[in-house]
Amino acid sequence: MTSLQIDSVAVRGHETFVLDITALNRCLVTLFILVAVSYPIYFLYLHPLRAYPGPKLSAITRMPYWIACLKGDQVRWLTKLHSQYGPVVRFGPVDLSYTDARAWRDICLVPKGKKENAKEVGFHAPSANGVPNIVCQNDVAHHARIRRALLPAFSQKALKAQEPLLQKYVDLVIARARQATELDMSELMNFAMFDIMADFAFGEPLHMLENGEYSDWVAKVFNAIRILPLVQMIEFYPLLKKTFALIEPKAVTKMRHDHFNHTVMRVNRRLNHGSEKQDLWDFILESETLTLKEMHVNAELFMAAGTETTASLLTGVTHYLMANQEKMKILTDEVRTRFKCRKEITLDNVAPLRYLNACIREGMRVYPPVPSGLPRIVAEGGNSILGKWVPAGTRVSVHQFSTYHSPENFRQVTCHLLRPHIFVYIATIVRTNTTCLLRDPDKFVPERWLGDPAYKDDIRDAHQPFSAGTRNCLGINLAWHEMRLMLAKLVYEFDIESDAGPDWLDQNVYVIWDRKPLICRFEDAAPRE
Ligand code: HEM
Repeated sequence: MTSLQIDSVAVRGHETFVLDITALNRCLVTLFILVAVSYPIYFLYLHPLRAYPGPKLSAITRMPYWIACLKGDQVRWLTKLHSQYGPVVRFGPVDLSYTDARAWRDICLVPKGKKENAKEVGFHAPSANGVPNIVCQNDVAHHARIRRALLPAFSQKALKAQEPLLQKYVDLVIARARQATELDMSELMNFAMFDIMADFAFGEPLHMLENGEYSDWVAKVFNAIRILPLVQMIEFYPLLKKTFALIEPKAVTKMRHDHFNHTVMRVNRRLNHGSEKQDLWDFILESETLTLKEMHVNAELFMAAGTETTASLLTGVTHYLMANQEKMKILTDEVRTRFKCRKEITLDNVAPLRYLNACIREGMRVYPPVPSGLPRIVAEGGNSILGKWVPAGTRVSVHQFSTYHSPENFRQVTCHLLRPHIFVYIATIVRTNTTCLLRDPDKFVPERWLGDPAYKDDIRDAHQPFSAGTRNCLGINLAWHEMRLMLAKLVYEFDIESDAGPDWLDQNVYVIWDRKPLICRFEDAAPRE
């Protein structure tokens, strides 16, 4: 025998054992090969999700997904997979992504007698004080308690009292736009939405619109967005998380804590000193059900959830309106005909403007502020999604961008009219050299929300930009007020133009859009009689 033999002798009774290293090595190698071969075989051919379509590599490992996320490519990658594999895609060993409207109900609503599909907490950045914010609170009773405490602050009545605050910041935007020949709409909307939320949540403005620059605190948020997928990846693998905790540079830990402490300081200041005007905290304190730590983490959440989302939508919808001047004209006419002077532009008066509402809705379809899917983990016992049983522990989500750009939901062709005459239809397109009969889901068409019969086949329920069920967006009312007021006032005051072409839309997503600058010119609107 050529191998090394160690005569490590153990005496047990009278027996002697000789440890053969070669044999041990062989065992380990065989075990490794067995695991390496059986792992993919199991996930490809035996796993309960084996019948779901998707790339073979993704059925074995989440790596392709992480690579797409780290490159900012997640939305492009999943949209491509959906167009290749259809309305359900297995994009990780235990990950399913949906674009079918019914999936909203099956994933986000709790079927009678069933458990709620829990939030995938690792998808969201962990809180600095270890207490979950409302988004990450997976205990149903605690989530309901927090939601009950926060809801009154976002009721229509409470928000009406915030109208002066909203008007003040929208007017500051108008003033800034009037001063400059050119401005980056993306930045302008960030300034406005962070200023509003800081004033609403802390009673302390950030003065970004006045100063024309990011405050340190907000700059840090935007500087950090590209590392969000990395944070998610670290959270996902417990071993990686432990290792990272050991090697995380002290400066990064400090930065995270400084950022959170900034929120803590502001909340404490508001709680200690009170506020002259009614704000969020009057309602929260009245409920007497939130702990101080919960107040801190949820205040931090408001600054993230209630700012970048509305700023994205307003930037995106402005881009689409500028690129579709005929739609911009309809909107401008609606606003300028309805209002004789700027004082008339109030929350109540903008709410019924049909075309304005349709533009915002369509903006949230073509450029959804939350573009990716928000994963839930299928509850114990499994659940049925689209009529198929999905085992417990599977991560499931509706991928917003793919859903809203799917021709299955937002139809490409009005087939019901044209199918019998398909040749006439093709001939018409060829003869007139036009694609006017095509319904392109990527096109910006506010009319689809206004009962235009050409879009009667749209599956409108597929569009849930604020999510669905008991955990949908708490700030819907506030978001709609902000978006309507800002857009109405901007188009009332200015003719807005930009040289940005369609490639402005080619943006990366790191959980949120990594928006490119959108340089706009704001020309004073012609005086009206
Ligand atoms: C266009 C703007 C907005 C969009 C598209 C949007 C979208 C969403 C979505 C999709 C969720 C579900 C998150 C999940 O399932 O993990 C959510 C939750 C939430 N949003 Fe918004 N949001 C917007 C504006 C706002 C605003 C202005 C606020 C105000 C602070 C806000 C506060 C919240 C809160 C507190 C939750 C958590 C609700 C819960 O878990 O019960 N959002 N939002």
